[in-house]
Amino acid sequence: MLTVNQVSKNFGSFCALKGINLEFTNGVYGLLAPNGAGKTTLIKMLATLLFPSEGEILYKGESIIRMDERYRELLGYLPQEFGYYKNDSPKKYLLYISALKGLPASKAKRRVQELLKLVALEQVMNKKMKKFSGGMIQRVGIAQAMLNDPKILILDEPTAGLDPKERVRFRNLLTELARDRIVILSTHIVSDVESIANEIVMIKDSQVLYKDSIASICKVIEGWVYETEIDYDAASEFRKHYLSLSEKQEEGKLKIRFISKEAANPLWKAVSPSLEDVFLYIYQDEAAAQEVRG
Ligand SMILES: Nc1ncnc2c1ncn2[C@@H]1O[C@H](COP(=O)(O)OP(=O)(O)OP(=O)(O)O)[C@@H](O)[C@H]1O
Repeated sequence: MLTVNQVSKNFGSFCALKGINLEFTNGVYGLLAPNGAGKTTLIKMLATLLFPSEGEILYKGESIIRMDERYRELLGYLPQEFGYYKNDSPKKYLLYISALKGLPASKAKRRVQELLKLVALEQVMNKKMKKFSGGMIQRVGIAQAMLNDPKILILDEPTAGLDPKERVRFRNLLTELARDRIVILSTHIVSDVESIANEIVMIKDSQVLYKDSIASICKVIEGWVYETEIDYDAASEFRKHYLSLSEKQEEGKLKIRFISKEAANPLWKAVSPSLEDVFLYIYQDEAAAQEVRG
């Protein structure tokens, strides 16, 4: 078990994270928050690339900083952007990283072959990576993070730049990997974690707002989400009263999904909340602030 115990991180006088408490066991965890909320800061602390200003992170009860090398042997990490030589093939690159990690040559060869199969890059293992799509590169990234068969796999915004098909393939791969390890991935894209995460961690105002299953998180706004059709002319007035979650043009009308805490109007249809709805509700102020900033 990986435990984050009362962790805070300050950059000078700026507090990026405050009093974070989390526990991770095997499974997929989605660290979900808008950009700038502190996901990367938390992930870098979990990867021992940054140190907490206060508190500690423990693996099976032992400080990961004190474990040092022993912890890094358990850890696989894919940073937001990982460095590779475009002219290398995935096989050459993975063998090179294996050597850096100190894997004996014969073991490295076997492991690289296994991983290329796992991430479905066997067919192109000797091709130069400069011809690869974003999804193929990310799979090389996962493979390098998996070289030491880590017990903890941490991925920072791993789906940036993937097309929808690549996202599906990626999600399936993570589910497979999480059967016997902790997989933590950060994202600001709800659909990346909606179908695979056992638990979602949401950060707001430098603190953990939720760490729960999707079903439980959705309960936060249960009974408040509706859909209805309105005239276009009425839309701006409507938005002043209710939080619009999504809007779609349908036969000359505007089909709007929204949140209302008031008694329901008979023309409204109550719908079950989705994680996306909760995300929009929780971070509505941030979205507005971002719009203002442009
Ligand atoms: N080295 C640093 N010095 C000062 N401030 C920092 C530093 N690193 C991060 N921050 C600030 O801490 C906050 C959290 O940053 P962080 O990168 O963790 O956010 P994030 O949620 O991962 O967003 P993104 O996905 O854009 O990286 C931001 O306000 C950022 O400006």
